[in-house]
Amino acid sequence: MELENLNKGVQLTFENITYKVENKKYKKQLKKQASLEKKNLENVTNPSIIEKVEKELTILNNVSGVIEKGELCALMGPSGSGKSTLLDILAERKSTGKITGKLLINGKEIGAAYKKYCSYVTQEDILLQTSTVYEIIKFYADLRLPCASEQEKVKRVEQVIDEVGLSHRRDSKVGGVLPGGIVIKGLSGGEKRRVSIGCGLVTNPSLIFLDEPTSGLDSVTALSIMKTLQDLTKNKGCTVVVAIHQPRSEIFELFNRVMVILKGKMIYNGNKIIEYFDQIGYKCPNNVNPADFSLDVSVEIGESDKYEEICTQWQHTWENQLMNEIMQPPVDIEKPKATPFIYQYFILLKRAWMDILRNQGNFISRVGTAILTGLLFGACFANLKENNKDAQKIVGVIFFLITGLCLTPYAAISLFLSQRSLFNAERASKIYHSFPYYLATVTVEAFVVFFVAIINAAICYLLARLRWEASYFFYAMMVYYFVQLFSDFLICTLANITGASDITFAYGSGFCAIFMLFCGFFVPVQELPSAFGWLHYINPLFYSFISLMHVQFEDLDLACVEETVGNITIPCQFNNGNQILEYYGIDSWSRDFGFGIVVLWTAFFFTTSYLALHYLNREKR
Ligand SMILES: Nc1ncnc2c1ncn2[C@@H]1O[C@H](COP(=O)(O)OP(=O)(O)OP(=O)(O)O)[C@@H](O)[C@H]1O
Repeated sequence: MELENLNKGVQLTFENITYKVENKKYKKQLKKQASLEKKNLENVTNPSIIEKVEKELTILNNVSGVIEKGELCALMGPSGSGKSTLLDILAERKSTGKITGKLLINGKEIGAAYKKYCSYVTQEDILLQTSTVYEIIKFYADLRLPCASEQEKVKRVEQVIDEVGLSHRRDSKVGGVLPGGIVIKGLSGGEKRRVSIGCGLVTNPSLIFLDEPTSGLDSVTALSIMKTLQDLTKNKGCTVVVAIHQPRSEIFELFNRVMVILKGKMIYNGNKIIEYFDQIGYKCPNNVNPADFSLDVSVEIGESDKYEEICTQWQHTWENQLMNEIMQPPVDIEKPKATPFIYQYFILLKRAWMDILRNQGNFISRVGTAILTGLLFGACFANLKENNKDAQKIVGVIFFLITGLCLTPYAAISLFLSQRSLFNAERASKIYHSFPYYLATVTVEAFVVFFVAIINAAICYLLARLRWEASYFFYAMMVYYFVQLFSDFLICTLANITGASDITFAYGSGFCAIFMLFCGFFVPVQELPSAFGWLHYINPLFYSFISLMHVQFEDLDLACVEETVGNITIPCQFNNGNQILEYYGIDSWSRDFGFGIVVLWTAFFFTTSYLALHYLNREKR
């Protein structure tokens, strides 16, 4: 089996890693200079304005080091020194900025095959709350082991659960507060950490990178997690690199190697840090935690004049001695295989179904509201007759139904947003592409929306006795479904762009108010003010209104019920449905055209929602 052969234990060398990012201040400075130029001010000619700010920020500067196979290595340094950045680069997760330098496995650059050897565990445990330990690790196995059989995957998952010490919690849900507000009792902080580590172990990697694996954990749990990592190095020959801030002495002793990074430069990489600091003039007092001492010394060096000198000295040591020691047998350089999109889609769909079935709060509240509002609308407009007297009420039913359906998707904002961090973390791990993920979530959402829209509209349609023929009923249901669907995709687009529920709500309600105002119900389209009247042409609700009005009134004979007020008899305003369509200025359109435009709007918002998810929604690192 490929899994068993993969982890042979490897040596990792990184040479002259430099990481630069665009300096936002520089752009601001450029703009400032341009505006000064426009104003023709004197100091335009003064280049110092622009020279003060560097074009790029150097986050890592010529960082080199080696980690031997089977070592547990601590990456230390004060806050902001560049630990997470280096770890991201070593795990090939950085997608922004300019990276130069080399990553070598057993002394050789192996290109795309590098990914096959390593895995990364994030600082936060971003896990699906409704899934069990087994399901989460199996999900990773399904997506990360394209060549393994089902039996092999199951076997590997069980092995991993055992390795991270979670056999007794195999079928426990992760737990937490779900978007609908339901609380599931689940795993402890330490157990969640172990699940995250387990996800990283599924491929049996040779190199494991962990960003602050003990942060937020009590000291006993932290030590136990670190011992699990140490077991991986001892029993399986994994090379484990851990960015860690201030470990307690028992944890510090577990490390075979320590790397210290300071202001983006390496100042030490080896297994005799206390001796090294002693050599350069910093003596460790007795009874002091060596980790605390190392960190304190690093901060002191960073603030002293000796910083550059110590960095240069370390660079020389590296170049003269350590580089020559690197030698290991070459490794397999076959590229990692990816799972096909369609397979990713089905795995993600299965998970999304399970999530919705286990978090029924949102689904039940949406369906419940649909039933209630359907009954209320139906009760208010019960048993309408096809006559001129009830015609206005029928138009009212159509308007209230489409606006009601347009507003229902607001209930899903928290659901859309709650899944973002999980999606971002999983996408950063490159276990799937955003498109199958999007299709899978949209499939489940379209199913929920179908229930909500049809239940709501059908109850109301039947109680109000709108046009009483099966073909009209089903056509109307189809339009109502698409009304809810386009609105759902619109809200999803806004949520993916803004990333915040309050802003999504603010923009969404603004759109909805405009849609309602310009849909042709309150003010017939021919009477809209000329300056804004064109808005109805780009209003999907207007086309829904047209289509449903045609379904209801086209070629419909209306009975004439004359009303009398005092002695005056009011003549019938409408004798047939076409006159109503004419009154609203929509007689020249057709139901199919209106519906066609609604479908196009749905497709448009479906696309914008995906593009926003793919391009605007990224892990901020
Ligand atoms: N894309 C970026 N744009 C601008 N600055 C960045 C970028 N990435 C990292 N930095 C800066 O580089 C420095 C190093 O960041 P990094 O997160 O690697 O530090 P760290 O040592 O992991 O810190 P901590 O221990 O607090 O997590 C920080 O000052 C950070 O603000």
